Amino acid sequence: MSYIFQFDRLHKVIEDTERSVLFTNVCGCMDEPMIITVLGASGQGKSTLLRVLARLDSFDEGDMMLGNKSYKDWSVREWRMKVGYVSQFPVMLPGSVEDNLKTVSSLHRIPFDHALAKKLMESLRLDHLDWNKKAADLSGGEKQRLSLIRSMLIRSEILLLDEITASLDQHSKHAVEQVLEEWSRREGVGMIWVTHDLQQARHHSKRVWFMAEGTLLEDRDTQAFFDKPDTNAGMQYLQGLKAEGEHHV
Ligand SMILES: Nc1ncnc2c1ncn2[C@@H]1O[C@H](COP(=O)(O)OP(=O)(O)OP(=O)(O)O)[C@@H](O)[C@H]1O
Repeated sequence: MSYIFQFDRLHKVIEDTERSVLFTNVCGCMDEPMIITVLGASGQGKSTLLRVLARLDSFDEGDMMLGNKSYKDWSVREWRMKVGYVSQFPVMLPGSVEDNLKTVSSLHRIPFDHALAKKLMESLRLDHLDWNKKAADLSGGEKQRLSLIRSMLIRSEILLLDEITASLDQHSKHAVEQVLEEWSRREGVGMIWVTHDLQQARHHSKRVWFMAEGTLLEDRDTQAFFDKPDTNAGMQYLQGLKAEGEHHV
């Protein structure tokens, strides 16, 4: 079977007070472009897994493959062209909004698509922004959406998204969800999306990867996971959120 993206038996040790295993035997694959959400309680290593997949963090064992070719056979630059990453904490590049939009294209030596940038700015409710404005002066939510657009302009095959709507108001959040769903469908981009927003996972992803007990414990069709998790940890996770009064479970 051929996969567009795959990782196998990833093992990650962290150095905190002592050397400890954050996750082990983490396997996942994407056979066609789709949105997959990564769920799990705080501290399970979801963000770390995304950083590993983006080659921004190291891992200790295992393999990752893009188009059936191991990460070892890709240069980091090539890998990052194909696998985009949007952090939970957006970092603005120096200069204006326009500089931020253009710099990533010039770094990756691809032409700047002005029409696409303008369209994405509109769709993500940033059309009011003056492109000459200093990026450092944007609000948190504006920075978050601008950093998403920067990554989309690279037109990577895979997008790794780390809680990118956590700081957004409802309207902007829905705009992001719609834009990403359409982008995935129209451009054939696979997305691995860490979220704590169960409604988002339920409505916008095809599969769920549930992390618990130091591994990727469930890899399920989204509806099936929400109907009935396969594991006690999955059930407890959903029940715990219900008990906390999450209306959207
Ligand atoms: N480089 C590192 N050195 C030490 N500890 C680390 C490192 N990277 C991650 N950790 C620890 O690993 C644990 C998992 O962190 P991570 O942010 O990946 O979890 P998460 O599942 O994304 O959590 P959340 O849902 O709260 O964002 C945390 O306890 C974190 O402090």
